[in-house]
Amino acid sequence: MLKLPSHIAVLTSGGDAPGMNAAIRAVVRSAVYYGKKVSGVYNGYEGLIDGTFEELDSRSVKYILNHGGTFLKSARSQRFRTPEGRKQAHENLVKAGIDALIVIGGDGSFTGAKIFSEEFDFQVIGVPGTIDNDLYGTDFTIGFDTATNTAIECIDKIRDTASSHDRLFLVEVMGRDSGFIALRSAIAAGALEVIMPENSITYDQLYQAIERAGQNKKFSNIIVVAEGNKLGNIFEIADHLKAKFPHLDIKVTILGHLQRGGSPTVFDRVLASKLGVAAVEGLLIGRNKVMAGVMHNQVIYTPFEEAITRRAYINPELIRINKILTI
Ligand SMILES: Nc1ncnc2c1ncn2[C@@H]1O[C@H](COP(=O)(O)OP(=O)(O)O)[C@@H](O)[C@H]1O
Ligand SMILES: O=P(O)(O)OC[C@H]1O[C@](O)(COP(=O)(O)O)[C@@H](O)[C@@H]1O
Ligand SMILES: [Mg+2]
Repeated sequence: MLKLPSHIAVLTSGGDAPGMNAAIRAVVRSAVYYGKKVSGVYNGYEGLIDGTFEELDSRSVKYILNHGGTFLKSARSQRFRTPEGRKQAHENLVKAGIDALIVIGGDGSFTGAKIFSEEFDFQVIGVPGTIDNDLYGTDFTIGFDTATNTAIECIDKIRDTASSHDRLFLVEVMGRDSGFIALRSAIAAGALEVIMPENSITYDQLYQAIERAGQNKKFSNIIVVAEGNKLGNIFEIADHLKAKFPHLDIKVTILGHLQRGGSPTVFDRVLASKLGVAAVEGLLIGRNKVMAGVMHNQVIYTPFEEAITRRAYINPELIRINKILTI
């Protein structure tokens, strides 16, 4: 006989992402709507181990929908990687009368959630919150749209100075293992090239692109570089290009953590609202060890195992479009 939860805990884990607050709000409000108790856990898995829980009601989450970051704070927890840390976390949850957990985070957080759920037969559902968009089982992760909009705002500004001085800018965007932010930003900013983990672009190809731009009288150029690309560090790439094209004025800008901040876009607020409700409703129909996601505008639940191990593929159509438009 399926035992449904009566007291749900929610936490945010891994890199923060704009829209996480909107997701927490949706979890809290829908739990209250369905007559369940709900607690917030501070500092991700660290807070599970330290027992920093606080019972929340629908008013506890007022005025947070439009704020970036996460009011529950986030952490990367080494202790949760150990059996002792997870045992302590489980004891604290049981002591507080909590019988289900919603984890808002990325692939690492869901790996931890899966292990924990299996070890203690504890009901857990995940909500994809990461700017990287690198999870299988959802077309978009919470925070990705805001991060790419922020990146674009910055690249547009860089374009102004690039065009005033006929410069070539290399702009590094986030994405430790994936190029979703890079490719989308490149298309939206009209970048000459994109260097990301998913394309094995060579220096020869880069040289050709720059030479072609010169022949086509394109004097200001942007190359978007994903942090986790395979060609190398952005400064090394710049050095190669400077050696090959000594007459070009080449500059480097690293956008960094500003991509993780700011008020979430409408898209992220709506996505977070949908997925927060879907996570609670999933728990109430007995779903476990799954991530709530949206594919083709439909809410779906994907086993953690698949969400973590299957790769979220970059749409090759976007790569093709970018090639055509940078002529
Ligand atoms: N193999 C694992 N076992 C237990 N916990 C893990 C494991 N992998 C990740 N975690 C937990 O999830 C946290 C967040 O993972 P991380 O990869 O940093 O971020 P994200 O969830 O955004 O991908 C880690 O700090 C750790 O506490
Ligand atoms: O904030 P930190 O710890 O420097 O982490 C930076 C990393 O976090 C991210 O922004 C998001 O990664 P996760 O969602 O996996 O945490 C990566 O793109 C970036 O490499
Ligand atoms: Mg991750």
